[in-house]
Amino acid sequence: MEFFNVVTVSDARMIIDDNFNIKIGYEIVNLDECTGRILYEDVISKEDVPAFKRSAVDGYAVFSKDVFGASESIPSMMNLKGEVLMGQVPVERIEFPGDCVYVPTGGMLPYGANSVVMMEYTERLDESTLLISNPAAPGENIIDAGEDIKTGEVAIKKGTRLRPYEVGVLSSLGFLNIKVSRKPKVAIISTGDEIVKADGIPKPGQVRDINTHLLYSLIMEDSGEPVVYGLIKDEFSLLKNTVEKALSECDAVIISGGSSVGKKDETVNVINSFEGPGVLIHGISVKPGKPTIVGKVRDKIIFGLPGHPLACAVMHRVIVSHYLNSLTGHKLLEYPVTCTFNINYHKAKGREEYLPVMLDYDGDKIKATPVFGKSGLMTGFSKAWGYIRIEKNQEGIKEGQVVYAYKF
Ligand SMILES: Nc1nc2c(c(=O)[nH]1)N[C@H]1C(S)=C(S)[C@@H](COP(=O)(O)OP(=O)(O)OC[C@H]3O[C@@H](n4cnc5c(N)ncnc54)[C@H](O)[C@@H]3O)O[C@H]1N2
Ligand code: MOO
Repeated sequence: MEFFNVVTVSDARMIIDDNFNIKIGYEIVNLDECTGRILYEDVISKEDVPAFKRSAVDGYAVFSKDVFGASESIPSMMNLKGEVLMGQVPVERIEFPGDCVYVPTGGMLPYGANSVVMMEYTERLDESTLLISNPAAPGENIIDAGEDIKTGEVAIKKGTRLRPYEVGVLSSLGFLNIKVSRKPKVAIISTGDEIVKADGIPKPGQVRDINTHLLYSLIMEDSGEPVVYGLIKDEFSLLKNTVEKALSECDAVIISGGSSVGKKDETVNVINSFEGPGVLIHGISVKPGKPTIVGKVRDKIIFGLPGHPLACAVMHRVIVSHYLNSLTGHKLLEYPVTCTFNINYHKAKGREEYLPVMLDYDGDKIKATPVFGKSGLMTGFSKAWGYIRIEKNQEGIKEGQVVYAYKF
């Protein structure tokens, strides 16, 4: 008996893309607050970085021809004209054959110099005489103006999730107020008569609430703002009132639990009780997470995720994150690790599977071993490095087969 009219993961994503076309807008945040946020527009440099030609080492600025062929046995004898001071335009110039000027790391290159010889290859004879025992090719030990970023260059692309390294680039360009996508507000509603708060003591038959906290962190990872609506009993009117409130306050709503077809599974009924198209998807051909629901009420999206924590987490990644990324414009870049599968694994045809794996070195190769556990069990997940995706019609994986592991 088949309860759901299942669609594939890619169909589900297409249905979401076709039915929702809401952009989240932007806000300006201070540079020190923007880590993890999604850049709303390209950052274009208004200047060259660095702005001036500077030395990459502590040493002596020279005209390279003057030290051509210099060696320990036949050093070049140079005329030391003075020194460059940090943060100042050099007073001395390289004008005559054999001129050199001391320049510290990061100091501006004096006029006429085209390379810098490191301190280690020099010997000071007196106030104005220096021996250089190593040649320096033109451009050696010099950082050119604009070598890092040129005026007009796109320094960071829109849709980038900002990391500390992008923050460094933004500060080098003098941008202190950053235009980032607004954080989508995502409601978390946990359902289930048997669920007690995570700090509660479960009685026989009860379980602690995992999904509220799991979803909270997943939404944070998606640069969203989680809003918790608490634990709701499996009762139509309670759930409907909570969804009503969440719809008026948030950009998207997640209901955890009650996605299946049990007597107390009210999610579908509640979604269909509002005006609007209601349930768009009930059932995705994926393991774990098959009973997943996607609905539309008043132009807003409602997800009904399976109560099993593993299924809830996987479907958040596969479906909810897809939507949140399109809201924020986040261009997700994933670089899977190529591994060798460690066992023979059988899978039934018809459902795409997301299989949690541990990774380990096997000589110079990386082997992937599945972390088995029913989707109601959580710890397997935390032991996994990531997951591999097994295609819908694939019947399994053979030991030694190459697979691609994606990080959780
Ligand atoms: N007759 C069928 N039964 C089920 C099917 C099916 O196709 N036909 N699918 C199974 C699959 S697959 C999944 S996944 C689950 C999904 O069930 P629900 O979304 O309705 O979830 P619940 O029944 O409410 O809960 C399932 C399980 O998870 C525990 N749970 C729920 N919420 C939390 C929470 N916040 N923290 C921790 N644990 C939670 C709950 O206690 C249950 O043990 O349906 C199968 N059944
Ligand atoms: O989709 Mo269920 O999560 O396979 O257990």
